[in-house]
This record gives sequence, C-alpha cells and structure tokens, in this order.
Amino acid sequence: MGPETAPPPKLPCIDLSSDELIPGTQLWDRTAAEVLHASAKFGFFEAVYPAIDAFERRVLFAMLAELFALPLETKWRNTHDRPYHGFIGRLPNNPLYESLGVDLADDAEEVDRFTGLMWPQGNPSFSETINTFIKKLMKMERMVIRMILEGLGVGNHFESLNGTLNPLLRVMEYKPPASSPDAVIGLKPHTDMNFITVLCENSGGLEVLIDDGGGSGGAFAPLVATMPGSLFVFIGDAFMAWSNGRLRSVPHQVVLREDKPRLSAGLFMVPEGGWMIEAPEELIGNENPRRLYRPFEYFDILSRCYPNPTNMSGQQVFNELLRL
Ligand SMILES: O=C(O)CCC(=O)C(=O)O
Ligand SMILES: [Fe+2]
Repeated sequence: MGPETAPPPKLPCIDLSSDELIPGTQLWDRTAAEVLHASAKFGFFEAVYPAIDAFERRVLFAMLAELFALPLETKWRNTHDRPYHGFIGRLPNNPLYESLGVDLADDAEEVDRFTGLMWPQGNPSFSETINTFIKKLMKMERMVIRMILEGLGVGNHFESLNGTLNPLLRVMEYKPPASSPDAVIGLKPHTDMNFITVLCENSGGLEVLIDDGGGSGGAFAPLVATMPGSLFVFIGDAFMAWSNGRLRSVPHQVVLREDKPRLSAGLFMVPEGGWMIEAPEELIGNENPRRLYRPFEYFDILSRCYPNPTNMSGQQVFNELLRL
C-alpha cells in the first residue's frame, strides 16, 4: 500500500453572528473557548459575522474600486511617517499590488481627512461607508480580543490593552495577472506584525501555512470562506509575544487566480507608539515557565525591518530580535 494522504485539515470557522453573545453567558464562554483554541493552534480563523451584509460589501467594494481607479498622483497623497501606514504600490517586485492606509480609523475626522485627500471635491458616501464598516469591524475585533484574554485568564487586562491598540484600516487592490494562466503571488508569505487583523475580501486568494506536524514545515492551503459573509481573523506577532507564546501568528499569502481585480479591506489593530509591550506576569509560569520575548516598542521593531532586506516574515524578525 502506498503512503496514505492525510485529509486536508479542517480549518477553524467560528460563528460570531449571534446577538446573544454576551459576556457571562454559556454561549459566550463556549465561543470564547473556540476563539482561544483557534488562535493558539492555528493563529487564524474564519469568523461568521453577517453584521456586514452582502449589500454593504457590494457598496464597499464598489467604492474601493473607485478609489484605486484614481490617478497614481492622487493616491501618493496618502503619506505617513510610519512604515506600512500610507500608500504602497507599483513596487518593482510586486507590481500587481497597491494599498492605502487610514490610521486611527475609528475617528471620523481621520476618515474625512483621507476622503478629502482622495476627492478634494468631497465624497461623503465614501466616508460614511468606511465609518460604518470600521465600527462593525472594531466591535467584532474587540469582542475577539476580550474572549482571548478571558480564555487566557487575563481578562483583567482587557481595558488597558484595548486602550493601547489603534485601528489602522488598510485597503488593497491586486490587479489581475496580465497573461499568465498560472496562479501568481499577489502578496508574498508573511505574518502580520501588529496585534490582530480582521480581513474582508471580495474574492478568494488568501492562503495560510498549515503545519501538519510532519516535519516538513507545512504547506499553504487556500482559505475558502465556508459562509458568504465571513471575515478572516489573524493573530499578529505582537499578540504572540504579549501572550508569551500562548498564541501564534501564521504565515499567509495572497495568490491571484482570477481575471478581475481582487479587493480587500483589513482592520489592523496596532500597538500605540511608545508603549513597551511585555507579557503580563500571569502568563509566565505553567505552560511557559519563563518570559519568551524581551519587552519591545512596536514601531522600533517595525522600523528595524522596513524595508525588509532579508525577506524574513514578521515572525522571523520577532524571533531574531526579541526571543530570549
Ligand atoms: O489582501 C488580503 O486579503 C491579505 C492582506 C494581508 O495579508 C496583509 O495586508 O497583511
Ligand atoms: Fe497579512
């Protein structure tokens, strides 16, 4: 008999749709346990969250298509003194990818400022759509962080942690590959370095590294949404370090297979500048008897690996610079 092929692993999918998901209820505790398990074992999960419905998605992606159709000079106005916060595009090694950022995206004034840069004549429906989208994603992201912290037994840190995370909205467009019939990499493998990310996409293409423990380091598997209204949640390297390694971040990539542009919008929760991030004392002991990462300031680490000449993933950078 030939070697058996393992069935593809079942990727975690968690239902966050119920209005009855209220802290202290059984439903909450059960869901929180699933969220923690997926975040610790896989570093990501599919979240069923129909609060952003099919109509809103269509409107959002139609507006993003309009945004990316603006002249390049206009998009270049989206500058920022922090890496990965402003316009990125037309990179020689990644010509199909463009992305724009709105920092502190839960502040309607910041969204208006961005809209004004892109459309000096005004575009109130863009601001409105983005504001609604952000509000809903933030609500979900907060709930997930709270569930994880409670699951780790450090729910008492929720308010202070939450207060030091800032929402960065990044919207992305991947042009379809010109002629190649093969799949083309739209975004190379990386881990997210921030705390936690929620992604919303208009079509497939995301792939995650699944390590089956066979010693080969694993293989990329397509992340196919099992429900039409799903979002994807990714644990970032900073959360991995803060949790003293209880959570993991997962390498992921974008592969382009379709002949239409791929659009996505992600809300990246980013640690505030100046905050020295370190695992709380409660997470040192038992499973992880010692501190695994030295305390760090997020933008210090980010700037040390941008531009990243070695092509290391965030996870490798963290392990090289911070692992004790
Ligand atoms: O476009 C996507 O769906 C993924 C983007 C991503 O992984 C990132 O920006 O970190
Ligand atoms: Fe990512």
